[in-house]
Amino acid sequence: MPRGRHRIACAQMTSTADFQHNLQTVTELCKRAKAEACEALFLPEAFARIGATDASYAEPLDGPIVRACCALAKEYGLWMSLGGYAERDGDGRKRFNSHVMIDPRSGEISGDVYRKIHLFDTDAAVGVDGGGMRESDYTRAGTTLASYDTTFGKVGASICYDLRFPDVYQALRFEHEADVICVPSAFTKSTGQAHWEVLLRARAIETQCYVVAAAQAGKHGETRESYGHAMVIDPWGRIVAKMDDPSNEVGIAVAEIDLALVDSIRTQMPLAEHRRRVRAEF
Ligand SMILES: O=C(O)CNC(=O)[C@H](CS)NC(=O)CCC(=O)C(=O)O
Repeated sequence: MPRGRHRIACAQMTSTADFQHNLQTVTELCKRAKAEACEALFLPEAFARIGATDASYAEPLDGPIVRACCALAKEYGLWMSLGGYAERDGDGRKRFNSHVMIDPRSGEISGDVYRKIHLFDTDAAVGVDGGGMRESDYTRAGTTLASYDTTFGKVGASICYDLRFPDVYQALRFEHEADVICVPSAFTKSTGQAHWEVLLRARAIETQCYVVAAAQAGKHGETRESYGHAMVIDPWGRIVAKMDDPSNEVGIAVAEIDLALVDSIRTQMPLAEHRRRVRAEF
């Protein structure tokens, strides 16, 4: 695999409950990514549908959402990171929040599905209405990490609230040997303002990976608003692409993934060699 430069597109969109409407947006973003000569398009969490707090719109991996995206990946020649969609669980009572990577060469799912491990349960006043959120009421937590061999390096998966748990990123870097980590999100406006950029940059710096953070932005309906600010960060912690303010714009932030930069930063500062397993002692 060439350790060179690769253009990728990081999406920002305002999904609704209507899959057909969201699919039109995704198609438009594919066109723009292709016009910008990108190899990949990263979509945010809940790109296909947002809003339900039950498992009603969950689908299996061979359902309409993933099938439509496989066709787009093939048509536009783009790796597609499906940031998170409601995947049907066995008995249909709960869903998984699942990340899927699609390989444009086959038009099929690449590698393992990543099912969001950390679920967003909080009483903090995060919604437009000041209500909390209880993702675990309708979502089953995943238990294993996943990473993907792509033409632009090894991509590790995480989703949204996972961003607050650095162990995920340490494992993706040091066990999965990721070069790029995606953090597709639907961050709330209030927590996003406080924490989004600093957490993303910290994860990039401490893993020496590119961090690609596709984001939901703006109002999804009466009660829900997302922070936006989709961005790509390089392994030195620099923001190399970002959606402009006002942050509720739909579009792509285009960045170059320079795998030679990943290698040189890791040579200059060899965290993999210096890392110690630290345990609290009492
Ligand atoms: O599944 C869907 O429909 C969309 N999913 C989400 O919006 C998820 C679970 S409610 N949101 C987050 O994880 C926000 C985390 C966050 O905002 C923080 O960590 O501060």
